[in-house]
Amino acid sequence: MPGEYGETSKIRIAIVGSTGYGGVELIRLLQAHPFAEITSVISSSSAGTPISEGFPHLTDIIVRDLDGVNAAEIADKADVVFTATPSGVSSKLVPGLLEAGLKVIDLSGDFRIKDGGTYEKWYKHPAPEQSYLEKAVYGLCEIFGEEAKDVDFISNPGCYPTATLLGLIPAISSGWIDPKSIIIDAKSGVSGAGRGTSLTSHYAEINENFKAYKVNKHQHIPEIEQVLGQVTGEPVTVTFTTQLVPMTRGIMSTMYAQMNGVYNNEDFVELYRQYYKGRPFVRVRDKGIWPATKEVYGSNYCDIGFAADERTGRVTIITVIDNIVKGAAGQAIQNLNLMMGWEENLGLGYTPVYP
Ligand SMILES: NC(=O)C1=CN([C@@H]2O[C@H](COP(=O)(O)OP(=O)(O)OC[C@H]3O[C@@H](n4cnc5c(N)ncnc54)[C@H](OP(=O)(O)O)[C@@H]3O)[C@@H](O)[C@H]2O)C=CC1
Ligand SMILES: CC(=O)N[C@@H](CCC(=O)OP(=O)(O)O)C(=O)O
Repeated sequence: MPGEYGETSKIRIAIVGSTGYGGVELIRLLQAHPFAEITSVISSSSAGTPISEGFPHLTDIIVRDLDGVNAAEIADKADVVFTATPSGVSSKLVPGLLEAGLKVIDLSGDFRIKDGGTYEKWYKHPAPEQSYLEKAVYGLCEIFGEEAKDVDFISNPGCYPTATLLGLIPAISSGWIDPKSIIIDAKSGVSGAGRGTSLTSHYAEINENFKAYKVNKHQHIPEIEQVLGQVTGEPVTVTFTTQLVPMTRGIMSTMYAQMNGVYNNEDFVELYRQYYKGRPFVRVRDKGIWPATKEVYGSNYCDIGFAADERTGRVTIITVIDNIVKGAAGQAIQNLNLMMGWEENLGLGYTPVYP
């Protein structure tokens, strides 16, 4: 049921940053949403043309010019706006959109870190005003879904933090692993870097190559540490290595931690299945079966597998997501569903594309 908006009327959606990978994926997924209708796509680069001109697989809705519309004009045609814009851009756009009465779901990193000083240290540009940082609900749906209900502003989690936190939180909050011992080894497909071309995402640089980047310097470190600190009630630091894989989509996060007791693979499977019971997008693998990125490709799933090692006393937790779906647009729509009081899987029931 569409809730307060009635049974037949659809929620009107605007998308800013509509020609980037996140924006395009929002359009694709929302076209199949039963209670949402895209009424406005807004771009700083492709105004006046149908979106189908650049993306023939999508709608022929005409793109509006970001510079030519103010927040009130966006609000005339929409109830909810997704800002799929880079960090540093969202921080400037979002306050006006909220003041115009829109509900906002922001895909950037701008509103995830609650401490402005920490944000500036890692993102290297000015933080949004503190009141907006406080207002933003961190939309990691399986963990904080209850907090997303009926709010006006959701900050969608980062792609690496989504894969990593969904893998760590059940074990850490049950006290099964030592929070001081966590090492995260994460790999991403190239679309994680966005659609803009750069030397590092150039075909010849990526193809048949595998490289680490931003080791211990990645802007997702404070986001992961902030949430783990919330869960444990004490500061947590992590070792975090990010790597670029020559594939288009997908993240695999491999996490290593010291176990606080003797647990085997069956114990972990049971713990995680209980923890995520009733959550449609987390799938816990049977013991000894580890997930692969192709098994979630194009879908909103996060798949999890384990290897508890009695010999070393450590557990290896492996998660996979599609970075543009569960890591961005799909989770943003899951947050829309929670915000509106709908079933969280509405419009997101895609089975992964394979091979
Ligand atoms: N790609 C991914 O896997 C993930 C991305 N994110 C985050 O989501 C957001 C969007 O990412 P993604 O779509 O990949 O990025 P892209 O670089 O593909 O697209 C971003 C879009 O933002 C718009 N834009 C760029 N600069 C400006 C500007 N100065 N003013 C206004 N609009 C601008 C452009 O769209 P237009 O020309 O239409 O205005 C651009 O296409 C980013 O904040 C990113 O960090 C989060 C999780 C995962
Ligand atoms: C492969 C790749 O380059 N990925 C990007 C993800 C960026 C991102 O999603 O940025 P925010 O979540 O901070 O907005 C990176 O590692 O910086």
